[in-house]
Amino acid sequence: MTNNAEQIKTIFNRIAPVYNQLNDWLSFGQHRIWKQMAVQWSSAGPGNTCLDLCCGSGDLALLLAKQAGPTGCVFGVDFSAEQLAVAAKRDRPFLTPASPISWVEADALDLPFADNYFDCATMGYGLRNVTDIPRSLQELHRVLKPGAKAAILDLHRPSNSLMRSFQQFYLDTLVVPVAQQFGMTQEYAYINPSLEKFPIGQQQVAIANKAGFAKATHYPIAGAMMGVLVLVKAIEN
Ligand SMILES: C/C(=C\Cc1cc(O)c2ccccc2c1O)CCC[C@H](C)CCC[C@H](C)CCCC(C)C
Ligand SMILES: C[S@@+](CC[C@H](N)C(=O)[O-])C[C@H]1O[C@@H](n2cnc3c(N)ncnc32)[C@H](O)[C@@H]1O
Repeated sequence: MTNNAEQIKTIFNRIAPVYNQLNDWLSFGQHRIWKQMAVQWSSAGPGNTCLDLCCGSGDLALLLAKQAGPTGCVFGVDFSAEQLAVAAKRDRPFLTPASPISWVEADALDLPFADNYFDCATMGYGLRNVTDIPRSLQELHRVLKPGAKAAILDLHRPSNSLMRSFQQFYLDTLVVPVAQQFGMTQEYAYINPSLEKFPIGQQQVAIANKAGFAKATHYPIAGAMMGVLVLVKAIEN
């Protein structure tokens, strides 16, 4: 693992105890809607074997488990042991039939799964944080079954200058100062530079096509401050 990957792992291990609370506060609960949209775009359905890459504290994996139902199964993968510990402790409603979830500590760049294993996948706010985006998409492509879909949700720099300014203002005057109250200034200040170097939607599409996906479409959401990259693996290799 590179030094950079170790630094990113350290950030997410450190913020694990406050991560869920800050996501709710800093997005006014909106991140739940964006995650629900990603699950819909992944086409997860009953009985599916689902993958949530860079699962963190497990929001998307839990949503996938509801969609896949008791006959499905979900694997949540992350390299942060602290995030996975939060995920594993989360309450699961008794009355909603859902899939079992396996929490797997692993690197998204070197997945411990066989080729053509998953019916669908999600990745929430993970792609911007991996140190090698082309490789992570190649690994994702490898483990998906032919015809399977993946939905990749992430923050995004809007091209519209007004929205760009709003996003910058929001990060500088709300996100970082609130995180500062939790002693997490540096960790949340990292979001801005990570956004700066993140490929824009059409560049993500080009990388995904090169990684082997038959179809790749990028949908801007939340005024293009977020985006969902929807990928389909070809039915025949
Ligand atoms: C759930 C969200 C982000 C997850 C997230 C991703 C990262 O890469 C991090 C890196 C380092 C520390 C923390 C994170 C992290 O939590 C999205 C919501 C939280 C955002 C911090 C809020 C950003 C909101 C948009 C810029 C503007 C939304 C405006 C709307 C009116 C709510
Ligand atoms: C911003 S969090 C997102 C968590 C969760 N998906 C969500 O939407 O709330 C990004 C996660 O990606 C994980 N991550 C980053 N690079 C990774 C890699 N190479 N392999 C596995 N996990 C990685 C981090 O540990 C962190 O938990």
